[in-house]
Amino acid sequence: MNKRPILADVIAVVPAAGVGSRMQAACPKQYLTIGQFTLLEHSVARLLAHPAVKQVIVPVSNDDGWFDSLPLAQDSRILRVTGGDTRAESVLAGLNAIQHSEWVLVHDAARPCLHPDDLARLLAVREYSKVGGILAAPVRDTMKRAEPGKTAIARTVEREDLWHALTPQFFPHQLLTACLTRALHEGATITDEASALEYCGYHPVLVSGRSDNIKVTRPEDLALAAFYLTQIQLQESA
Ligand SMILES: Nc1ccn([C@@H]2O[C@H](COP(=O)(O)OP(=O)(O)OP(=O)(O)O)[C@@H](O)[C@H]2O)c(=O)n1
Ligand SMILES: C[C@](O)(CO)[C@H](O)COP(=O)(O)O
Repeated sequence: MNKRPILADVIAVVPAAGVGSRMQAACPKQYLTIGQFTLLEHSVARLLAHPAVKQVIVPVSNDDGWFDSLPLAQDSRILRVTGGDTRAESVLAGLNAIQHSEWVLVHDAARPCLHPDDLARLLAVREYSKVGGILAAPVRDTMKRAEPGKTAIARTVEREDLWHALTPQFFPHQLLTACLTRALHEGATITDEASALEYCGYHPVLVSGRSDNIKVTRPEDLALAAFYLTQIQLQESA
């Protein structure tokens, strides 16, 4: 009988060095709370709930005044590093702090509603892909391209095969580090980890994920994230 391979441990990078300007809050949005915990704590806890995730690297801004007051700052599994001016630079700072991990997860601190089933299906990518993949949700609305710089419709974008990229995103550590380093060095526009691999000619796997895995970005998102997270936690405790 073929025994399932024992899958090696995974290290996660949770970029949390942003200012959350679109949130218009008194603090960076990753430190806004749902219940008793910050978005960052929720997002990290969702990852550490999986037995394969052994450590979480958290890039925060150099002048971050919130992280050290959180209980997770005392957790031996969590390592704070200094992030960069862009999300990609913060992720690269996290990757460079990883000593030994064949595969790495990258997950936004602002996505607290990650479902365990989605995480498990994403982690399974390494059983059939050497490139890695991302959680993504198929587009459900009609998509419009605006006239450049105007709020007027230029055309409808074909939504067949169009997906929303989510996080976590899951890649071989060395491959992601090399692609991100090259893309940044060559001035490519990188808004998620997959775009660095695409820039280098790779085609990461799309793993269909839940649409309630939202990124808290604008003020109205926080209440929605609180609702979704409560639903997931009720389901887990049932
Ligand atoms: N220089 C940066 C910018 C963003 N992030 C992180 O990347 C994630 C997704 O980015 P986004 O939602 O754009 O967060 P902000 O950049 O903080 O938001 P805004 O664009 O509204 O300022 C967040 O967890 C954010 O903290 C980061 O680590 N380093
Ligand atoms: C990584 C990401 O969440 C995938 O959709 C998204 O690209 C982050 O974009 P942001 O502008 O940095 O929030």
